[in-house]
Amino acid sequence: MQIGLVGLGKMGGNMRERLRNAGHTVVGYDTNPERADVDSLVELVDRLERPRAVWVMVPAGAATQHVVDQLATLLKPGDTVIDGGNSRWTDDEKHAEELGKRGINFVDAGVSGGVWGLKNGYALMVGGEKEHVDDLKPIFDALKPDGPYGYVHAGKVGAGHFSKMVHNGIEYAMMQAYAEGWELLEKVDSVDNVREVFRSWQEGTVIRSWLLDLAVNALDEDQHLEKLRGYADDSGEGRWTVEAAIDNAVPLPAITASLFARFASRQDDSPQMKMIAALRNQFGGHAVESAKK
Ligand SMILES: NC(=O)c1ccc[n+]([C@@H]2O[C@H](COP(=O)([O-])OP(=O)(O)OC[C@H]3O[C@@H](n4cnc5c(N)ncnc54)[C@H](O)[C@@H]3O)[C@@H](O)[C@H]2O)c1
Ligand SMILES: O=C(O)[C@H](O)[C@@H](O)[C@H](O)[C@H](O)COP(=O)(O)O
Repeated sequence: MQIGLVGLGKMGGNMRERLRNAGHTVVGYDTNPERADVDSLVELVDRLERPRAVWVMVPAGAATQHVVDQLATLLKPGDTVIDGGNSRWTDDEKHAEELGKRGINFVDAGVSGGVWGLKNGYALMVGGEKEHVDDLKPIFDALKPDGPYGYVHAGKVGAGHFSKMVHNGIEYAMMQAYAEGWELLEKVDSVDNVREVFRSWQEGTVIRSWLLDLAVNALDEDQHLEKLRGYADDSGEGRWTVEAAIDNAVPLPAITASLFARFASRQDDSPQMKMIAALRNQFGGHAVESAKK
C-alpha cells in the first residue's frame, strides 16, 4: 500500500523504515529537509495515488493543527488523514469535522512503543469509522507488534487517543511507583545493591514489566542515577487523564499524585512548604530553616 508520512522524527523516521521493510511505499515529508523524501506537503500529496492515506506524526497541538489545516486544502474526497501523534482526544472530533466537510476521512491512532517500535512494533489504539479503519489494515498490520495483541480498534473518532491517554496515565503511575521504591531502597543502609534488587525482580515477581526492564537498563548505565537531575517533564497526556477523571467523577489518586510529583520535581524550593513551615512555627513554635541565599 502507499502512504504519506508527515513528521520523520524519533517516531515517524522509524515508522517509515518499518513500513518500508514490510513492502509499503512511503512518501515522507518533514520541515527538516535532511529527513524528508519530498520538499513540500504539496509534493507529498502529488506523489500519492488516490484514494490517498496520509499519516501525521508531528508534535500534538499547534503543529498537528497546522498540518491538518494544510491537508484539508490539499487532499480530495475519499482520502484519509491519520493522526498518530499524542493529540488530545478532544482535538479529534474537531479534525474529523473540519476534514469531513470536505469529504476527507479522519482516523486517530494512539501509538505506543517509543524508539523501540522499529524493532518491537508499535502498539496501536485506533479510533474512527469501521470502513475507514479497515481500509488501513495493511498499514496497521505492518506497524503493530508481531504477536496477537498490540492493536485495537477502540471505537469511534477520539477513542484511539482517549485509550492512549489512559495508557499514559497508567505509565505515569507505574513509573512513579518504581521511582519511589527505588528511592526508599537507596536510602537505607541495610540494602547493599539496589540495582541488583531491581534486576532480581525481572523474573518471578508480581511487579516484573517492561518499565522495570528499562529501569534496570538505566541503572546499568548509571548505577545511582548520579548523572541525572531529579527533574521530569510532561507532554500533556497525564494532565488530560486527570481532567477526564474530574469530568467523569472517577477517582484517580495514583495517577494524579504521579502527575503532581513531576510538577514538584521542577521546583528548587517548595513555596507551599514555606507556608507549612511558617504555620507550624506560628502555632507550635516549631523550628524553621532559613531560605537558601
Ligand atoms: N517519542 C515517543 O516515545 C512517542 C511515542 C508515541 C507517540 N509520540 C508522539 O508522536 C509524535 C511525534 O513524536 P516524536 O517523538 O517523533 O517527535 P520528534 O520531535 O522527534 O519529531 C517530530 C518531527 O516532526 C517534524 N515537524 C514538526 N512540525 C512539522 C510540520 N508542520 N510539518 C512537517 N514536519 C513537522 C519535526 O521536524 C520533527 O522531525 C508526537 O505527537 C508525540 O507525542 C511520541
Ligand atoms: O507509550 C509510549 O510510547 C509513550 O508514552 C510515549 O507516548 C511518550 O514517550 C510519551 O509521550 C511521554 O509522555 P510524557 O512526556 O507526558 O512523559
